Amino acid sequence: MNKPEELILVLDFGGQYNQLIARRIRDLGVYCELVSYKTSAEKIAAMNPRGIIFSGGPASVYSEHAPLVDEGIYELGIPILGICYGMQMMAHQLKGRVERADKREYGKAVVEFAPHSQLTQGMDSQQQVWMSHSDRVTELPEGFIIDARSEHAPVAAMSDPKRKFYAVQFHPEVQHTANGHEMLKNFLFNICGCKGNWTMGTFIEDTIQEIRRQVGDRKVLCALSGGVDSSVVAVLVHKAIGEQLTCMFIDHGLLRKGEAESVMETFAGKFDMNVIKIDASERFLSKLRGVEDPEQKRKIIGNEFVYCFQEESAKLGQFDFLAQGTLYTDIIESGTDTAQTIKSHHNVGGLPEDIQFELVEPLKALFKDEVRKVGEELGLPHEIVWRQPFPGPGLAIRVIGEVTEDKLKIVRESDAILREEIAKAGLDREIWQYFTTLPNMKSVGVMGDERTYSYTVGIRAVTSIDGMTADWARIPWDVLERISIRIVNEVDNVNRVVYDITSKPPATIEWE
Ligand SMILES: Nc1ncnc2c1ncn2[C@@H]1O[C@H](COP(=O)(O)OP(=O)(O)OP(=O)(O)O)[C@@H](O)[C@H]1O
Ligand SMILES: O=c1[nH]c(=O)c2[nH+]cn([C@@H]3O[C@H](COP(=O)(O)O)[C@@H](O)[C@H]3O)c2[nH]1
Ligand SMILES: NC(=O)CC[C@H](N)C(=O)O
Ligand SMILES: [Mg+2]
Repeated sequence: MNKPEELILVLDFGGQYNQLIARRIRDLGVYCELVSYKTSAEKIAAMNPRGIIFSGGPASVYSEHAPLVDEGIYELGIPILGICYGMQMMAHQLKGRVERADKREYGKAVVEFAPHSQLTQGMDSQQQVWMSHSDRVTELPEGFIIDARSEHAPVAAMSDPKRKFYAVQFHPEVQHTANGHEMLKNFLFNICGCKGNWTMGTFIEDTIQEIRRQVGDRKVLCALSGGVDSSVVAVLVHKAIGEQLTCMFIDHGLLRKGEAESVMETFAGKFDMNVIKIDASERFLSKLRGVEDPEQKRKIIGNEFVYCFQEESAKLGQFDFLAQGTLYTDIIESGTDTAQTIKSHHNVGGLPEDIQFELVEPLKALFKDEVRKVGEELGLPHEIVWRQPFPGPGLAIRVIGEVTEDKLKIVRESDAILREEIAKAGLDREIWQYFTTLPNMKSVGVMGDERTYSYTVGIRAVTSIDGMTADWARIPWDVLERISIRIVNEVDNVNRVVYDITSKPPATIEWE
């Protein structure tokens, strides 16, 4: 982890909005990371945070396997803010009482704060907040006072100002809590005493220092895809250790049309870095032959990436480190102590157990839009910073089921047409990500008086900020029409085009 001047730690109990808490705090100028709720008091003390936040989560404190923190954390003398489950757990561990409420509170609620409440200093006593709970605190732990009440929660906020323990039943991190931002500000600046001078600029400086410390005089191989995440990592590592860095771009045969050429051209032309391209198509495609299960495909690809990096770098010398553009999103979706595995991202859940590299992942606490800010701050070219994301497993997760050369050709060609038309329509900056998929299905059509029985191509296009949630893009019908006509006319073996109109959640962006 980087060593920022001021750090706030969020202990993660699996709540849906946890990542937002960290975001909000970084937006307020204080570096913040999410860590597992299992992190020991000793380890937390060593990280020296200015404040700790216990997040929300789906569990009930009185259930058998309720996640609980190391009680030593209460003895560290560090201010704590408990949110929802975090508040209930605090009440439970400090010997108050939590019970199931007769009425669930879900959505907007009005809360009445007492004048002494420190989180709402400078605000009206009535506050509109956002609630999502069915348990509630019914007895305060010793030393605590009630800071707020709502219709269904006799303790909507509580505190023990002496020990600097604060807790709220509602969610200050979501937009629907009108003054949530101000409440977090009061916690950070008045209670934890933070100054708030963290910026993307200080992030860059801290990260460069940390990479130097981690790596010393040894060599780093950077997995470079040409996407914004790994490009930012490459530039950061290059700034930190210069010639000790070699970047490696793998053509695994699952890339988009023209991608290998354009990545090599960009990096050879614009940066003063050593970039090597490896052609590994045969090796990836043969490993994928006959494999249909999405998770298995992802794991095979993740493993193969690392084995390929190991073998190829060994030809160049001793590389102890692998730098990757891993983001927080990749980690949470791959599954954590509290979050379910949605899909194993190749660079996290897909890593082989016998990996020989130590990882360098300076962006692993950030979201895509934050990485773009870092990229702009570093002066990376616009076309890299704003390039649409492309997943490491590439077209393999867009061909549903078994991957074959013929099917890859269909997605590759149809994707090229889609990209061309989206650019022509001037929509490429508005739409966050857009691509085609090949569902494993054929249907009947009629072309030139002849019956056809061919593949269907799906178009997926979404708007998003960080890829955690997404909405389907409202592409004008005439643009969709042009895309559909061109795909059916120009791509062999396709007689139908459909448009995916599902948001995330409940769907995900990629189909596998
Ligand atoms: N073809 C590739 N060759 C080498 N490394 C790769 C390749 N594809 C992905 N990676 C590695 O896996 C990481 C995760 O991929 P991911 O697609 O999330 O990030 P990115 O490609 O850097 O950015 P973007 O999300 O904008 O595409 C990359 O940052 C990079 O380190
Ligand atoms: O490098 C990557 N390796 C992966 O294994 C992977 N899986 C999904 N993605 C990208 O992550 C974002 C969210 O995707 P999903 O909604 O499909 O989970 C989208 O931008 C996806 O393209 C990946 N990127
Ligand atoms: N959102 C939450 O943290 C919920 C906490 C707890 N499970 C409740 O229902 O009250
Ligand atoms: Mg990518």
